[in-house]
Amino acid sequence: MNNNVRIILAGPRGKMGREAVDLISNTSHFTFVAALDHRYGGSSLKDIEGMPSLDVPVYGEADTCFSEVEADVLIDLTTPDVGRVHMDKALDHYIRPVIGTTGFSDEDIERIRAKAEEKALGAIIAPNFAVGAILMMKFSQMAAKYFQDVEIIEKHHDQKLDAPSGTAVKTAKLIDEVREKKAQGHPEEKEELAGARGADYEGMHIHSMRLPGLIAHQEVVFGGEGQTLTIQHDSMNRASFMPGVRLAVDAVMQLDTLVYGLENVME
Ligand SMILES: NC(=O)C1=CN([C@@H]2O[C@H](COP(=O)(O)OP(=O)(O)OC[C@H]3O[C@@H](n4cnc5c(N)ncnc54)[C@H](OP(=O)(O)O)[C@@H]3O)[C@@H](O)[C@H]2O)C=CC1
Ligand SMILES: O=C(O)C1=N[C@H](C(=O)O)C[C@H](O)C1
Repeated sequence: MNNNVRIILAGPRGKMGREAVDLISNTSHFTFVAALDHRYGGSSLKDIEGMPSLDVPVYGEADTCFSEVEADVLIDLTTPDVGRVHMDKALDHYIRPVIGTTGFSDEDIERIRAKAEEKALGAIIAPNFAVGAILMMKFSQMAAKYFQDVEIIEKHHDQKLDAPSGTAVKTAKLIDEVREKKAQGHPEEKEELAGARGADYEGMHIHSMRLPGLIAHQEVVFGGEGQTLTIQHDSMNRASFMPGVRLAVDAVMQLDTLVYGLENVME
């Protein structure tokens, strides 16, 4: 493990960003070298309302930040459009991206994989940092060997931009690696209201619920003759993601390619 990891955080005022500010500033081998925030460039973190009293420079523009600040890792907790640009630019400046932001396409992921390999630099895209959520995905992949029929129901707060969630997409991909292909439901089923059967990923259906009061929840429901199996994970707060962020930062320092999914670096 590196004994001093210099970190830039993008999105410090966000719901996840605030937790990450606490994590970085309270982890002895992390040094908080800069924050990236499009609204507060040129200020210091301590001058932003609601932020802790930390004298950390805030940059409004990624290229300036990445070229002026000596950093090992970028943690990005922003939006899909912004995270997509940040992860590319970070690698251009030889800064390892740890991307918690979700909503990327397969093309985005492959582009970052190619760039990380070209630079021989670590990168992590982690759709979910919660250890319990990683286990939910792994258990679902195990169950999919025995059950072909599965539907994913993900439930999130109503401020979420992307649907389905990054976790639901990753779960479907892990299941797809082992599940015998099947188009589920009745072959002649018809949606009387568009979207009634949810999104279709390789014949599996994904349903996205958005409600105030929720944080981050997912059920993976398998069905077989005379039985169902439900694997469920709930994040009750955003602190639940922080041990995974810490693990990802330490892991990315040892990598020379992209890892998509924290399950690939968990012991
Ligand atoms: N991997 C995981 O385990 C988890 C991932 N997530 C993902 O993390 C991301 C953030 O989630 P959450 O914290 O809930 O969202 P929030 O909307 O609370 O936070 C996003 C923050 O990004 C800021 N932002 C927007 N554009 C920029 C920019 N150009 N530079 C810097 N900051 C910018 C926003 O500022 P402003 O509002 O002023 O524009 C806002 O403060 C989402 O993609 C979400 O899906 C969430 C939870 C767990
Ligand atoms: O936006 C969120 O809140 C979350 N996003 C991630 C996702 O899209 O899977 C992780 C977690 O579910 C919370």
